[in-house]
Amino acid sequence: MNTFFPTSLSTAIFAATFPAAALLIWRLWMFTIRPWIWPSEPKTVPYWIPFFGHFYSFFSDCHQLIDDSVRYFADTKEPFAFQLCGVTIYCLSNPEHVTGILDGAPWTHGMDFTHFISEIMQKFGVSLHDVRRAEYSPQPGDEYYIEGNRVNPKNLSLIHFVEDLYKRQFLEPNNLGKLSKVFVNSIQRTLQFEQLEFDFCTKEYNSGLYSAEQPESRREVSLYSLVAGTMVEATLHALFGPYLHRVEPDIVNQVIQFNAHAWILFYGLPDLFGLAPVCGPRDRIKAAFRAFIRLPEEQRSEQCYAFENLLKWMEVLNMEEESRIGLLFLFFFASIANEQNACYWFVAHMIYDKSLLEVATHEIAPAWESGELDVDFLISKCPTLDAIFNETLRQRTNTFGWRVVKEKTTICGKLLQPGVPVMVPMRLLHTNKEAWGSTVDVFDPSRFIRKKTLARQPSYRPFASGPTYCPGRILAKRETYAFIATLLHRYSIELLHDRGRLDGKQQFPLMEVYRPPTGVKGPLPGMDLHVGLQVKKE
Ligand code: HEM
Repeated sequence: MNTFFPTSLSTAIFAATFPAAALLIWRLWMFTIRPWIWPSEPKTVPYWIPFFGHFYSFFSDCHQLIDDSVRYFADTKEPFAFQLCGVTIYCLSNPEHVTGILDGAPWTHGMDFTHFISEIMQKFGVSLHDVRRAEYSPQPGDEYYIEGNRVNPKNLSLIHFVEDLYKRQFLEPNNLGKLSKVFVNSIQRTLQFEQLEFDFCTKEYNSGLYSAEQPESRREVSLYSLVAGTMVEATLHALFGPYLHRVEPDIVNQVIQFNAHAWILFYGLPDLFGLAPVCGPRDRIKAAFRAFIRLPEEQRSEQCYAFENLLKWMEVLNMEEESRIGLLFLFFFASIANEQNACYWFVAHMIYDKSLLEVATHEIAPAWESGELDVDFLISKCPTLDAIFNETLRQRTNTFGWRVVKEKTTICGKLLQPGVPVMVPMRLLHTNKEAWGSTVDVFDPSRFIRKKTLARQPSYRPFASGPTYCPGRILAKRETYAFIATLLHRYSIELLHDRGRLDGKQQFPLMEVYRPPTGVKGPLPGMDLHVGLQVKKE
């Protein structure tokens, strides 16, 4: 028989076209026919590589993926779906739905946060066995149901006990007051002129410049290193006392490094046999925690109220040591995941805009009248600081909330299936033009002064709300305001001249937005503000 192509060539063409044809048929089925047959399923954003799905685009620029997807579906405001290595994830696209889920609105049918916490616990090192126990609420008659229980009086499951502890530690005035005092003292110690000789803020940060030749009362510093170093140091002192520094002198730097790479752990990427950049700092921090929890209780007398009780209860539950370390780590991580970077942007905006700096300097002056810093004055009588803080959080909290669908839930005609994770992009709220107007992209604190109700409107949820309303919100404000008040009281601050730019003014740093967030992000690597600090005369 005469054949047009030799057999080997036709086999090769078949081998090449078959996969391409199969791929086209699969795409046609997945993204055209299937949505047509089952219109109530959230539509999946089309992708080309089965199983891997949106893996690459999610981990290389997650916000762009969301923006592109919203545009692709013509901004219908319906929830849609991504595919990440075989896992389906729903994503919200309507600001009203984001607010509803954060507020715990009835139509969300209690989207589950606990399930998400259980997964994160494992990623931080809690064994599956202990996670299961942590989810269980002890019943009368159970081994761990203790009448007159002084550590866990409500006999809550460990997960709910921790949530309750957060509230008792960060919201009850007595516990909050003690913690805040240690925190503010630490900030004041670190920001003494002599301390600024420490490497932490005067060495290179992300290839930034640093001039070592300083006159007597002047320092040139990397603003990021100054803020992050001071805030992490203060958090460590307030929560653990002085103990971690004794076993790990580089603990502050390790925490900053961990925070920068925590997304690898958080999103469950492979640790590449310990070579992923999150592994080194994670292991050193865990080693310090291990030494901490092995100390006899009387030698941990300066630890915070929450850790004292958490460690006691985990002891009663007879949890494995690595699980105890993991849970302590997770508690600690919640306290630093947003704070240092939020404070950085707050300070950076102020230093960059001389007029803001002047007003703020003037506004905080009465807080020093007695000679001691009056933090209560700062947080209750400084409307300009409030406006800058609110606007900073509006622009910088572009993190994701995570929930898991508990029971069948319909949103905008789309039926969400139980057990599927839901991504809640908070950026949708804070960049919503309908709520913020045409100047949504401009940093303009005065909008919060012109319209006082803005901070209470549904499109503003920097600390979430409802069941997961951030218990650290008051502390965060106290810490951030205490930092700026101490800095401005002690130093005259100027932006260093940038010889590489025509106008000599440094470029305002861009935010690192490419990797998926675990909290407020810092500046893009290689970007920062470099500032001169001149000690003020008494
Ligand atoms: C400006 C800084 C901060 C911001 C923007 C912030 C934001 C948030 C947000 C949005 C959530 C809720 C997440 C969700 O619903 O999915 C949250 C939860 C939480 N935050 Fe903050 N936070 C900040 C500072 C702090 C501080 C200083 C602490 C502790 C010292 C803290 C402790 C926590 C804890 C423990 C939770 C979990 C609450 C729970 O499990 O229900 N936060 N935070």
